[in-house]
This record gives sequence, C-alpha cells and structure tokens, in this order.
Amino acid sequence: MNAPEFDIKGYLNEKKPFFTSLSDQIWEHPELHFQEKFAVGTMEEALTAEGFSVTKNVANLETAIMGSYGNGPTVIAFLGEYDALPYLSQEGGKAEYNPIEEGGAGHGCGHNLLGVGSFAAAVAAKAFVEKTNAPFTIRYYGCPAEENGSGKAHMVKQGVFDDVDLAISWHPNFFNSTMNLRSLANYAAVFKFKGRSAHAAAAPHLGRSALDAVELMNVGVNYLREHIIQDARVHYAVTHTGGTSPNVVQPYAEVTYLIRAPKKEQVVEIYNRIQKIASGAALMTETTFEEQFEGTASDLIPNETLAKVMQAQFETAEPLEFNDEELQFAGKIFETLDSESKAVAHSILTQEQKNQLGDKRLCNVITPLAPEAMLYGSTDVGDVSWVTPTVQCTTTCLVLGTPLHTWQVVSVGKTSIGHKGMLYAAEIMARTAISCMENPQVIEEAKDELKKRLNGQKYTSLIPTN
Ligand SMILES: Nc1ccc(C(=O)N[C@@H](CCC(=O)O)C(=O)O)cc1
Repeated sequence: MNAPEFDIKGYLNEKKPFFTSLSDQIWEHPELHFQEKFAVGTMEEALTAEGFSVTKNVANLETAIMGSYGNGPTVIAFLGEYDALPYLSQEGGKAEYNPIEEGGAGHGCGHNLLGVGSFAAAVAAKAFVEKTNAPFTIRYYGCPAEENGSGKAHMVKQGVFDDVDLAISWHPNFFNSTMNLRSLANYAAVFKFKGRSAHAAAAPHLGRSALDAVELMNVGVNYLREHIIQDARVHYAVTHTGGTSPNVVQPYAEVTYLIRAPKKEQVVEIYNRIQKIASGAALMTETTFEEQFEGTASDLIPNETLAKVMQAQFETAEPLEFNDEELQFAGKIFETLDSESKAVAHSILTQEQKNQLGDKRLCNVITPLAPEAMLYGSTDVGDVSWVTPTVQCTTTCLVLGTPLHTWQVVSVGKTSIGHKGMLYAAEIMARTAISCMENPQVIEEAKDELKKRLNGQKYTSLIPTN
C-alpha cells in the first residue's frame, strides 16, 4: 500500500474534533516550562485512547511522556511540545489585546497546536503501520520546556533518542514550508549575587548592594557586545531585584542570562567572558555570586535528504483553504501588527505567490524549498538533530506577518485557523513518515548525510553533571 491509497487527510479529518479539543484544552491551561502537568495528563489519556503504550517520566522529567506503537526495528519519532510563555495571557479569537488574566501565561508560541499536531501525525503513521504491518515502530515524544529549559536536551543527554532512526516535528507560523534551517546553540544561567543589607541613609557605608552588582554586570556585558561575533546574541532578565524598598541596601539580587551563537564552542567562549564580568562586578561591589544552570540547546543540523521528502509532500497534498470568516478575522489581526512586521510578511514569497495571495492575510501557498539558512532563535529540537536525522515543517496557523511570542499568536491559536494549520502539519508529517516507510533507503541516506555533516564530531551536552 502506498500513501495515496491510505487517505491520510480523510483519516485525520474524521478525528479532527478529537485533536481540536485536545489542543483547545491545552490552550486553556497554559503551563510554563517543566510545569506542564495538565498537558502531559491530557496527552497520556489521548495516547492510551489511541492504543499507544505509554512511558511516563521519560528521562526522569515529570512532564515528559512517550507513546509507542509496534515493534518494528526501525523507529520513527514525532516530537511534541506543550509549554506556554509568561505574560502572554490573551482571549482566544479576539482581534484586540485582551488578557484573560493580567500577567498570566499564554500559548504565545503555539505549542498547544505543536504538541497535538505531532500527536495527530503519530496517530496517522500508526494507522498506516497497522494497515500494512510495515516493520516500523511509531513513537510520540511529549517534550517539556522548549522555552527556557530545553527539555529535549535532557532527554538526548540521557539517551532517550539513541534507538530512534528518524525524527519529525514542526512549528506553527504564518507560512507553509519545509524548514531547511540551522539554529543558534544556547546556554542560560542565573547569576545570584549576595551582599549585605543596611539602612540606606543611616548606615550606607555598611551596605554591600547585590543590586549594584547586577547593574554593573549588565553594564559590563553591554560593553562586551561590541567585541563578540556578529551572529551571537546575549539577552538578560533581572529575575530578582532585591526588594521594593529604596531605603534598604539590597542584600540579594539575581540576573538570568541567555547566550546564543551558531556553535556550542562559541557559546562557551562568550559565557566564559561573561563569568569574568560577573566576577568583576562582585569585586567592585564586595559581593559574592553563585551560578545556577537554567538550560541549553544545541544548534539544529538540517537534513536535506529528508527536507526534499517533506517538500514533495507539500507539493502533492491539497493546499489549505480558508473561508471568508477566517480571512476577515485575519485581516483584523493583521491591522494590529506593527508596520515592520507587515512589511516583512510577504518577503518570503515569490512574486507569483504574492499575486496569488493578493490581499489575503492567510498564506495557503507553499514556499519553495529554500537554501539552508539560519533561524535566529534556538530550539531543543537541535539536540535531537545531532543524534538522529531530523526534519521539520512550518504551516500557516497564524496571520501573515505575526511575530512569535505575541498576543496575536495566542488569540489565533484557539481559532479554526490554528486548527486547520495544525491538521495540515499533521498530514504533511504523517505523509513524510509514510513516504520514508515505503522507501526505507531514504532513511539510510538521511543517516549518511547526518554523519557527513557531523564529520566525526560527537554530541556533547553543556548540561552540568549534577
Ligand atoms: N521553529 C522555532 C523553534 C523555536 C523558536 C523559539 O522561539 N525558541 C525559543 C527557545 C529558547 C530556549 O531555548 O530556551 C527562543 O529562541 O527564544 C522559534 C521557532
């Protein structure tokens, strides 16, 4: 049996209410990194209902889960995520900013769709194995903390993907394409400064301010920027200011740093220099500091062999269709975007595609397979891509031009637009898997490509051993 004989789209469509409800439930319970208890419980029930055997606490992570079907020697894995972001609470289906809970979390990166879309793909791939007895094992990995924690890096370090032959994932966005991208490796740590409190007026000479240390450290790092490689990125958040009283010298304060560069070695190099700056800040203020590891992700290794297989699925599947109501709503969301986001919206399309799209703000055309490029962001899918050939796509779940990590993502993530994009992604991923199952030599080619790209480099993890 080959792909056209198994009506993947029809199969997924029949189960659409089930997948949509899962995604909406996760959307309604936004949970931050490593706290995804509701999401993982929901996925456990769904995996069980669909006949997968379930392993919980994967890699000793409470919110990681794995569902497996079949016992064929070749293992195909679908990667899902379900974590939300802080301060992005927003009512669903609204074309104006309106948080449900002031300061609350929200699915600003569309991981409610991501987690369920990958699950739907696994369900369809499983159905194919069931129907054909193809010698494959289908797995779904529910991976915690893609944002600010990189759950997959822990899973890879602990060997979770060692027997996987091929990994497939996706990410919601505002266009349809096969990802042929590298990404930035990163490392995040908290610098915790300790000083001595004192009455800021009566005995300021007795105080040693931890907040001063944080500020001086940031000044130092902002000077460092001029002298690091162009492609690096350094961000910080003051995660503890030391209190709210100006008349108390702050005895404790902390700052969280996120350092990124194309290669891990470059991240480490910059990180070592930042540690020196922290020491300098402590020296200047007579404070001390400790570091706490937060997270790390590897750079993404693209796989052209698999990208071509995925692109072929885009080119042969029926395109997305949006109705007038959806297009109208999208038009309203588009108007809320800043002018720069609106301007870049069309930059990824060819002239012909721009004409085809006209003034529609939902993109249903397919981006041609682009030459390898850099995603100026990070993803812990990068870690997986070091140990098994990995391919990802992007589908239209968002309004043209919408930047990730915004309320507009949250709003559209609970509409029929997001749901359609999610099912479409599931279809493309399932078809990619099925195409590989029907032509298993492509999996060997993909493995050879990964080997060539690594050129003898072994996967290393920046996660501290204890
Ligand atoms: N296909 C994508 C995958 C990840 C992201 C993303 O925004 N990732 C976060 C992850 C940060 C982290 O690793 O903690 C980032 O880059 O800030 C964006 C598109």
